[in-house]
Amino acid sequence: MQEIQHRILVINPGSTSTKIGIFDGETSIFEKTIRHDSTEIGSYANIIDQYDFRKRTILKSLDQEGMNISKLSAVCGRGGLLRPIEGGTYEVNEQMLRDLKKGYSGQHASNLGGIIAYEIASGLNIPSFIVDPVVVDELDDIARISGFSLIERKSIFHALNQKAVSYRVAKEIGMKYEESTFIVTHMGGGITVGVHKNGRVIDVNNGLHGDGPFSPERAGTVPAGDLVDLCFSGDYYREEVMKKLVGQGGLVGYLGTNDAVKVEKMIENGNLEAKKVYEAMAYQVAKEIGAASAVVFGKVDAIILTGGLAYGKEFVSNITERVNWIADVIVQPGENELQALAEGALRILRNEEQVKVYPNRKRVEIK
Ligand SMILES: Nc1ncnc2c1ncn2[C@@H]1O[C@H](COP(=O)(O)OP(=O)(O)O)[C@@H](O)[C@H]1O
Ligand SMILES: CCCC(=O)OP(=O)(O)O
Repeated sequence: MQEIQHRILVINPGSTSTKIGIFDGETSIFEKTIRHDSTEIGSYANIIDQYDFRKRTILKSLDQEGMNISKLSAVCGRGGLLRPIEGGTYEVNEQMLRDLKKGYSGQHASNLGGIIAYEIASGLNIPSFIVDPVVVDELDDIARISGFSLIERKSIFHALNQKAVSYRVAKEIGMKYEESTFIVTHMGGGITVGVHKNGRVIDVNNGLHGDGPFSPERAGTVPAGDLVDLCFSGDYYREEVMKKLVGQGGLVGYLGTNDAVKVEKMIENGNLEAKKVYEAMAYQVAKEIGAASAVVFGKVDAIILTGGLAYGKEFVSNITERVNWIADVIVQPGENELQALAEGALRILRNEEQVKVYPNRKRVEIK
């Protein structure tokens, strides 16, 4: 019997870009990255306010490329800041839409993935899904302890790409993901460093809310006492401080751009401040990888560098020379998220996997 060829539209809203693709089965027939500069994105008060702009941009791009979406089998979006859940493919439902609109665990562009997928899919009477959203939570209990009893550490990271790249690398080096230990560093608009042990992400910095290295648009960990003083100085509203941490932090705060390619041009043109800040970002990433290696007693099969910033040769070499004593560094620039979204939807459409129903709050216990 001939297998049905499913056509899937995939949508990945990131903090600095919107990536879209159309897949026939596993085969990509169209992919596009639409970059958004920080002034364009920064003009919206909330993520949900970007809904019209991002959806219009997606539909316009598809139209310009002559992509007919009337014959789709499903639409799959990158999932956002929902309640903490286990990994997998979830059908978008009412509860999920409410949580995405509200930003149950915070505000991030990926909240729009499920919402836009649902809107496009419901117009075509087909299902919409999300896969491995940024709230996938497999943390060891010890990693949840922050040191401040009122605040628990949370798992918010590039789950989709970290997992997809880990499977790919494991295969390439002749190991099984479920039997390997990787430190995976995704470096996009946000930066997350995950400790993957036997197929679970047992520790990772919260890439959104002030934890870990600074990034193109985020502050990462900042001195807590000074931050409290700033919050109570009377000089800033809550939203202003949040924006300075997420969206207008990191490279944007120091250099006015979230675009590392522009920063590299500034450095080429002799801008010493840009050089110092860019090197400091690499320094902080390396430091986080060092800390992550201590979680697994230094027994690491490979360190993986991925995401858009991994295209930056000098940046990657600054990190590598500080951490390659821990394990081999494998560089996988860009991300595999569009493919991973398509494959997540295909497994459901082909009945190879059971679709998950949100909310499914089971935490994965690690023995
Ligand atoms: N060739 C490159 N060299 C250096 N940095 C790059 C390159 N391509 C993209 N980047 C940077 O990667 C970052 C975006 O990474 P990406 O993974 O696409 O992020 P997101 O998905 O969060 O939008 C931006 O700062 C961008 O300038
Ligand atoms: C919220 C964690 C994931 C993240 O930071 O994604 P982007 O780099 O796409 O903003």
